[in-house]
Amino acid sequence: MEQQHTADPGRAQLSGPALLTRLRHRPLLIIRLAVATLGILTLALAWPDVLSDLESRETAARERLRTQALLRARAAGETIQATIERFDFALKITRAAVPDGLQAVASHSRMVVEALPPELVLQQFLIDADGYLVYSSLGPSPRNYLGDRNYFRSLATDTGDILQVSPPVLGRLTGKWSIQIARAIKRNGRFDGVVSLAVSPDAWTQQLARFETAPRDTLTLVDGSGHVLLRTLKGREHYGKQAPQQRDYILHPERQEGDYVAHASVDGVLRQYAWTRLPSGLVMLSGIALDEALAPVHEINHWTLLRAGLSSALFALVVIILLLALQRYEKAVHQLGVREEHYRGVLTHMGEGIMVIDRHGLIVDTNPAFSVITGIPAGEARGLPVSALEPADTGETGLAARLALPRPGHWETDFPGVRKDGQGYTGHAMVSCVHDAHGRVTHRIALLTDVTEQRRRDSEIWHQANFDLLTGLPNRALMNDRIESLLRQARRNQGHVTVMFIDLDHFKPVNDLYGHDTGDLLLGQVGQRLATLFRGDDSVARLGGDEFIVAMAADANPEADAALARKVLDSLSRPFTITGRDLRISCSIGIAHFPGDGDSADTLINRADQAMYKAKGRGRAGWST
Ligand SMILES: Nc1nc2c(ncn2[C@@H]2O[C@H](COP(=O)(O)OP(=O)(O)OP(=O)(O)O)[C@@H](O)[C@H]2O)c(=O)[nH]1
Repeated sequence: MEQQHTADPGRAQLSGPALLTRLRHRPLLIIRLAVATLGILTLALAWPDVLSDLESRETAARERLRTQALLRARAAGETIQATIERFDFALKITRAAVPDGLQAVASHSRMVVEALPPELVLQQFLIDADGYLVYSSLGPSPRNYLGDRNYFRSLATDTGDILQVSPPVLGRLTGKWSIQIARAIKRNGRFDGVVSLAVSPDAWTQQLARFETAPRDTLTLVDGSGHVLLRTLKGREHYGKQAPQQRDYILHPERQEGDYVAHASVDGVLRQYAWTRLPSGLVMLSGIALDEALAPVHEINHWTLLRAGLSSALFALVVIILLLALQRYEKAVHQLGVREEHYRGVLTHMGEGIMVIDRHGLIVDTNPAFSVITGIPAGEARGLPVSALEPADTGETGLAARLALPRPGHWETDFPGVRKDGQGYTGHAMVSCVHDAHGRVTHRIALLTDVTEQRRRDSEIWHQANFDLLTGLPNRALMNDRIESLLRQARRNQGHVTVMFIDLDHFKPVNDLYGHDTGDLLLGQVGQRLATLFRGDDSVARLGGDEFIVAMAADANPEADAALARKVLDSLSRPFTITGRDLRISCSIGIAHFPGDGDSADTLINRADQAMYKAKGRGRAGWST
């Protein structure tokens, strides 16, 4: 069953648009720009998220620290307040005994002091309205003047009944730091002295030590003006000192709690502070050193940043490698494009036509020279069978028939071509096979040339080399070939070959009497007459001058020789009409045979020549062997 095939359209076309040349310009540049832009955009979009994560992590941590500082301030404040209330209770007990005299005061004082933690309370004492010390739980003491103390002055001028807790002072006699917790004594509503407890700030600070804090966190008790009463970290260095900046708890006495972040003026440490105001009017400050507290968060952020940085660097590296690879690819495409242009130029401008044929014998691609040779435009050629290039009756000598044979490798042939306009030409095709990876022939490429003129010239040269111009008969060279061919055949068939050497008699006088042109015409007519005298298989040649040779496969016997000679003698003895004049001539014939007289063309011709001379010697117009 005849199968219908169509040419494969997927192949690159010899005459089609230059794909690589077009590819090497815009698209690759756009891809590179897109990759670079995408890379930058990705980083630009990712980094704000990373930074926002870092920030929100730190913000959350700071918020936790703020809450932690506030809770700690509240808890510490409650502890301190509870102790102050115990101190106040002790003061009130002792003060109640004042109207009963110093004996009663001493008795009450001993009782209440013993009830208080001994490490906390340094002494309980009484100051009279003039500011002189009148009683001390430590025992008899010199008449010491304490009326210049701030707490004394403050209580002396106060009309109410307030609990005075003063910042630590260094004792004049004891040389110890003490906090005075005092109340005024009133008699008939008038100021009548002060009852006070001297408390060790160092010991009191120990109450704060139980709140677990980091080494540089602080718990500080200040009065409403910011003077330091207690401090967990190097408290002694700060006793009585006032906060250098105006804090909220100083500026806004109506506020109960608050927080702020500040560098501590004393040690320069940045802390998250929270404060709470105690019922006694004191303020408990809790400070958390930010660098320590935020260290874990900073570490997490540091690693996050490092990871993001490394990822970005890796990503950038990949993008750069991709861009470099694209650049190299672009360069390669550019070079291929240049090469493509070069080869396309070669294919376009080469004189030989190119025809790519698929395995079904259909033309799938051609170059411009193909169209010049065949007259078939490239668009029409695609899909045509190769037989369309030849006349319909070409048969087995045609290119299509030869391509149909399974012939591997490289081969070439002439073929009879016909152009689109019907004009014939001689084509030459050099055919090569294209194989796939499995060695199967997928296509064949034929290089086509129009060899019409070349073959005509070859034929002319061959004719000139092998034929006699004057008579049109084969010359000696061709005759030699033909005799050799007859000899080969005779050797195969045990046959015979007869060679006749014919020389005109007295030809010279023809030239001399009638001229050389007449002699030429006579030689021409002799040749024609000899050519028609013999069969197509026999060969007649002119050796030169007035000498002719006839060679044929024939029996070697005297009767046959005589018959042949007679045929020639009779034929040439008839008059030749040349330029209106009848000329008569005779000839002498020498005959040689294969195998009897020789087994080569030269030997047989020489032997026939010798025989011809024998005939001349016998008086001419005869023959001899
Ligand atoms: N017109 C013409 N004459 C030629 C040509 N070639 C040779 N001849 C002449 O042919 C003659 C041949 O002479 P010969 O064969 O030697 O002598 P002949 O006169 O034929 O005498 P015999 O052969 O002895 O019978 C010479 O005079 C040549 O000059 C040719 O091409 N044209």
